[in-house]
Order: sequence, then structure tokens, then C-alpha cells
Amino acid sequence: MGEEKKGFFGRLVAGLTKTRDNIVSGIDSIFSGFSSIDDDFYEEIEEILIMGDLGVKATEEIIENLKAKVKENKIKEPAACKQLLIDSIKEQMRVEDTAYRFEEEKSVVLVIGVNGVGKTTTVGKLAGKLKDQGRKVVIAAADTFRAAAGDQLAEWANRAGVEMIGGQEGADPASVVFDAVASAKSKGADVLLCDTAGRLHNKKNLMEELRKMNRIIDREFPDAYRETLVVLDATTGQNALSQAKQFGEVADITGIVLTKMDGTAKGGIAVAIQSELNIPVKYIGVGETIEDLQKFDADEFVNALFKTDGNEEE
Ligand SMILES: Nc1nc2c(ncn2[C@@H]2O[C@H](COP(=O)(O)OP(=O)(O)OP(=O)(O)O)[C@@H](O)[C@H]2O)c(=O)[nH]1
Repeated sequence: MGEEKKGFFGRLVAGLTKTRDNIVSGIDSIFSGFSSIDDDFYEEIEEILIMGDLGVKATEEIIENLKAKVKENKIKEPAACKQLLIDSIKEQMRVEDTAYRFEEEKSVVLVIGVNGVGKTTTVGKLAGKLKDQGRKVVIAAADTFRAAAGDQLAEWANRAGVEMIGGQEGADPASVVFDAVASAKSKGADVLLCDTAGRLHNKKNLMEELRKMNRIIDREFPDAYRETLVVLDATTGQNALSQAKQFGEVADITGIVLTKMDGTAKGGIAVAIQSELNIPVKYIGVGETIEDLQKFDADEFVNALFKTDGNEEE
């Protein structure tokens, strides 16, 4: 098991190379470059965290927390602050509900996100993952806005070996969800994954569409556990955070999927999201194949960023 964990950690470390270069190399040079802990020292750390997309609010709180820890532990050496900074970031990322109940219970999972963020890909990967865990999955292609979205999802359903309902361009998303719920129930499916649209420029329509879908699920599948995942493209940095906030105004988000974490320098956005929204990042996308969706764990993420296993005093 230790090997498996190491493999996962290794892949996470590799996937976060650019984010790590962006944040940690700068931080390391501050720890080694400063001879005493003063205002300049804190300001430079603050600047790097903000540049690393952790967000102004989260950064300010991390720095306050770090200052308190330094005082409490009577630390005098800048280098000795590193572990305290790691701890502060982890504390800042703490969220209450990080459970994956849809993996255990009969569930309907709504997946929301604007075009191009990797929503369809994520639904496909998630279907494959749940199927591998022995769950019976049905996909509802309720993003009927974009031409070819249905075909693309059908390919993913095929790859994952699960059934897909809907996919006709221009169809009413709520009626697709209605058909999919009926199919999921008649087949005794465990999880119904709904790929839905996310046109943020027309919030009223979006809200109406989501409300309609939710009403149908409430009525037709009242005992299903409900999960609403918002897919965000990590490469868009602060824009991803603002999308999450906007979706939060029209839906009860239970989790975030951050895609394209491979190869982006903006992975620090995961800190901003968990800290500012108190919503867990449940998965990260680290590539384009069906295996490239990983469960997200904030502590492991911070350890991978700083390349520490969480126990060592570096
Ligand atoms: N590198 C990388 N690419 C990804 C990841 N997730 C998705 N992509 C790519 O991002 C592009 C957009 O993904 P889609 O799944 O089509 O995006 P979408 O949000 O469904 O877009 P629409 O179908 O237009 O709504 C595709 O080329 C995917 O292969 C990821 O985690 N890493």
C-alpha cells in the first residue's frame, strides 16, 4: 500500500511542477535570503502567494496565522518558518464536508461548468472511475446547447462502458434528465451523472434550467443522494474563483473539480477556492485520458507543492 501511496504522491508532485516552481522556489529563496524575520520578509512571502494565485484574502489570513505561529513558537530564523507556513496553508484550506457520498449511495450528480473547462471530459472520467469501483452508472447528456457536445459525451460513455441518455442538440435539458432518471431507476443504476450546461452570461435562464432539473429529480428520485459539482479550469486562475462564486449564486455546490492542473502554474487557486468558498475541491484533472482524474486531498496537495511527506522537518 505504501508503494501505491508513493506512486500517487509522485504523480501529484510531477503534475504540480509548474505551480511548485511558481510558488515554492520563490518562497525557498526568501527563507534562505533573509537573515531575520521582519516586515519585508512577510511582505515578500505575501507577494509570492498572491502571484501564485492563492488569492488576496487567503494570503492575508495565511500570513496572519504564520505571524501568530512565529510569535508563539518564538522562532527567530527565517528558515525555521517553512514548516509553519506549510501548516498555515493547510489550516487555511480546511473545509467541513469532504465526503464522497455519491460513491456509496444511490445518487444523482449534477455537473455544471461553462464551455471549454473540461466538463464533458470530467463526466467521462468520473463515469469510468465509478464503473471501476463496481457502480452501475448512467449518464444524462443534458448539455444540449452546444452542437457535438452529445457526440463527444457519447464517445466518453462508450470508453467508460456506461449507458448515456439524450444528446440531441436543442432538446430540453429537463426532459433529458427526466428520461435519464426513468432509465436509471428501471435499470437499478447506482449513480446518475448529469452533464448540464453553464451559461453564466444568462444567469436567469441558467437558474431556471437548474431549478427545473432539480424539481424533476426531487419528484422522480426523492431518495437519491444529491451532489452538485462545478467544473473549473485551473489555468484561468482567479477567473475560476469568480466562476465558482457566480455558480454559487444559482446552485448549492457540494464540490469542485479543478481541471488542467497538469502543466499550469496557477494550481494555487485550489487554496483560494477552499479558503474563500469553504467548498471542497473533490477532484483534480491532470491530463486528457480516462485515468487522469484524481481525488483531491488538501494536505497531500500542500505536501506535494513543498515536496514533503508532511512529517519531516525540512
Ligand atoms: N491537460 C488537460 N486537458 C484537459 C483536462 N480536462 C479536460 N481537458 C481538455 O480540455 C478540452 C475541453 O474539454 P471538454 O471536456 O470538451 O470541455 P467542456 O467543458 O465539456 O466543453 P463543452 O463541451 O464545450 O461544454 C479538451 O481538449 C480536453 O481534452 C485536464 O485535466 N488536463
